[in-house]
Amino acid sequence: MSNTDDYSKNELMKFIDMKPLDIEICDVTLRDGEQTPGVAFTRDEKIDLAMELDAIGVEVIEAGFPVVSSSEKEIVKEISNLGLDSNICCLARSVISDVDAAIDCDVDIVSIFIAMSDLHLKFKYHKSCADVFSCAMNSIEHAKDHGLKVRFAAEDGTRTDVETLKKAFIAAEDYKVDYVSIADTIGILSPATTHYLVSEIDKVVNTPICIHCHDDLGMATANTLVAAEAGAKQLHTTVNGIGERAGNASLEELLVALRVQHGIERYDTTKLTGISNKLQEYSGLPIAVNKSVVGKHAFTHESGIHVMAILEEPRTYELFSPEMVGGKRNLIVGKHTGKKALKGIVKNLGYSLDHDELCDLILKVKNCTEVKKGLSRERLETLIKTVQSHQE
Ligand SMILES: CC(=O)SCCNC(=O)CCNC(=O)[C@H](O)C(C)(C)COP(=O)(O)OP(=O)(O)OC[C@H]1O[C@@H](n2cnc3c(N)ncnc32)[C@H](O)[C@@H]1OP(=O)(O)O
Ligand SMILES: O=C(O)CCC(=O)C(=O)O
Repeated sequence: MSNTDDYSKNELMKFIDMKPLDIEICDVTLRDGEQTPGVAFTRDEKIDLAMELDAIGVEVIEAGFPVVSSSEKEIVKEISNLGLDSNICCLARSVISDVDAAIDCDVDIVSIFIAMSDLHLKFKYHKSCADVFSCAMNSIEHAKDHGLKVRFAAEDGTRTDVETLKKAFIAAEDYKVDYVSIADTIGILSPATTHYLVSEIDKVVNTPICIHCHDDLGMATANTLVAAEAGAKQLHTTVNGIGERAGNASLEELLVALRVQHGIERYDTTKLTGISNKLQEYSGLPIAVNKSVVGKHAFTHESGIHVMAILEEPRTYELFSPEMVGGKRNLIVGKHTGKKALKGIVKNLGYSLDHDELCDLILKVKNCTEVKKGLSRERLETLIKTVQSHQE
């Protein structure tokens, strides 16, 4: 675990009137994450990711959608029986046979979903809202009769009439559902509308609320955090934010945001870079260098003014330390390097240059990085030796 000096807390939070968050994470990498076009994890990869998520301290792992295939069903069952601390969940349509598959898998929680938006009723189910709702309630009743915890998930919930959504969740409470889920299936929410919707649902239900955000507008993590601030309990994430289309709220971003904004330190964030690397390998999907938290550039610095300050105190230009997320700092030399930064970097490499040598070196660095991208450590060392021999 990292220590608490590893990051700057957002001190502005003290001006915001808010109760401490009561949240849990449900990571859906193995289900919605695997719905990323072209992605299919092997059994070993799924088990490894489940164990990593458990080690991070994620409370719920959505292990899959058993009716997708017989091997999917076997893997969900195997994950359920690994003896992890995390509760294991799986997805089911509002269909009795899907719930039976979940029961066979020994999961703790089944997420039974149905869409009640006009678009989905008209163009997907060709049924009335009352009809699909009754399928959902039958399935919920069946799951509860078999001792499962149930999440009732409103697919396309953010394009569903708010009064319909409220009524459905209130009615579901009569069936003793354990969670109600607002799914932003097509990623239409903004922080303001997330706050509104979660608050409205929170006014009428006593059941814990889940939020499942997609990233079509690049706001999935922000919306998930706002949902928690508005009263949502279960926050859905995926590693590296993978998932349908633009993906889901990212686990690494959310866990670090919960720490920086709300002081929630119980998750082992030091494992985030490791799980991100594994996910890239298993999914075949490399992340962008500037990806928050786990991207190659998350702790890479070139600008002279930044590097000179970082050499003295990294928190000047880093919100949190690389160690906190299992990453590494990288100070590079390039077009934007200044003398103070260069002096520090050269010293870190074990060389000592006098003032003239340093001035000579900075000129050479600027000359050869004007149109090139950065300078390798080997090339820098060659230049250092050149300026040293010139001075001799
Ligand atoms: C927002 C989400 O992420 S939803 C989850 C999306 N994930 C997936 O689709 C996982 C991959 N899917 C699959 O492997 C397959 O589509 C399966 C196994 C789920 C179903 O396969 P099939 O039996 O061949 O059905 P098919 O895909 O053709 O059609 C889906 C059927 O499920 C119905 N359905 C869809 N969602 C629901 C629901 N929540 N509750 C009840 N029925 C539903 C559809 O209306 C359709 O019914 P129909 O056959 O009567 O028209
Ligand atoms: O709300 C949920 O638990 C899942 C729904 C989902 O995957 C979606 O609508 O994108």
